[in-house]
Amino acid sequence: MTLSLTDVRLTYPDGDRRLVALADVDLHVAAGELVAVTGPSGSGKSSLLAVAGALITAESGTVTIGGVDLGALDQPARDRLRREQIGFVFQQANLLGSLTALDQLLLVAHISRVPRAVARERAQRLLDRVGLAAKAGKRPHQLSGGERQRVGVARALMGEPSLLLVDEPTSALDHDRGETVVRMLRDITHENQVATVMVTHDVQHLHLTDRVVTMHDGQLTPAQPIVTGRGAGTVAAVR
Ligand SMILES: Nc1ncnc2c1ncn2[C@@H]1O[C@H](COP(=O)(O)OP(=O)(O)OP(=O)(O)O)[C@@H](O)[C@H]1O
Repeated sequence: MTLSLTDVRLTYPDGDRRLVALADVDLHVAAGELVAVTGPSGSGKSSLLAVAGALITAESGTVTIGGVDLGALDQPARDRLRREQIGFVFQQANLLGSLTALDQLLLVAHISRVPRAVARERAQRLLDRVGLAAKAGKRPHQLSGGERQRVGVARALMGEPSLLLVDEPTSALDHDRGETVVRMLRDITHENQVATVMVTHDVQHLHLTDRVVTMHDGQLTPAQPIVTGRGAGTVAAVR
C-alpha cells in the first residue's frame, strides 16, 4: 500500500472541549488506485487529506506512505518525504499569475533542485500528457478553468510523486471540463502507478474512480458496492 491510515484520530480545540475531525479512520490506497472521498461539509475530508499529506500530525494511529511511518520521522524528514513523494492538486489550480504554464512546472523543479535539462524535458512531457503542449507559453489568464486545472495536475506530477492528493478538482468547472480532469487523473493514476486520493462533492464523476469512501462526522462509512470505471468494485475500509 502506498498510503495507509490505521486508527487515525485527529481533534481540534473547540472551546473547552475537543472536536473530533477524524475518528479512528482506516484507509488504505494502493499504487495505481484512484479513491474518491465524498461526504458533507465539515465531515473531515480536508483533515483526512492534511493528515495523509503530512501537513498535520495525527493525534493517534499510524500513517504510512510507501511503508514509511510518518510518526517515526522528525519534522525535516517529514518535509522531505512530502516534497519527494507527494503531489497536491488544489480546488482552484493556485497557479502563479505571472508565470507561463511551462514555468509553473519549472519552478517546482527548481525548488526541488532537479537539473534544468531534466526538468525541461519532464515539464514538456507532462504538459503534453495533459493535452497542453501547445499552451506551454500561456499565462493563467490566457487559459480556461479546465486548462488551468490540468496545469495544476501536471505541476503536481513534476516531482514524480507516489501519492497524489487532490482537493475538489472539479468544483470550479462545468460538467465536461470536470469529466476531462477526473478522467485524466484516473488515467495518470493507472499509468504512473500513483496512489491518488481525491476529495470531491461532485457525484457526477464518481463512476470514473476505482473506489468511493464517504465521510460522516469524522468516520468513513462501511463498505458499499459501487460501479467504478474499471467495473464493479467495492468501497473498502473503514469503520
Ligand atoms: N483548524 C481547525 N480548528 C478547529 N476546527 C477545525 C479546524 N479545521 C477544521 N475544523 C473542524 O473540523 C471538522 C472537519 O473539518 P474539515 O475541513 O476536515 O471538513 P471537510 O469535510 O473538508 O469540509 P468542507 O467540505 O466544508 O471543506 C469541521 O467541524 C471543522 O469545523
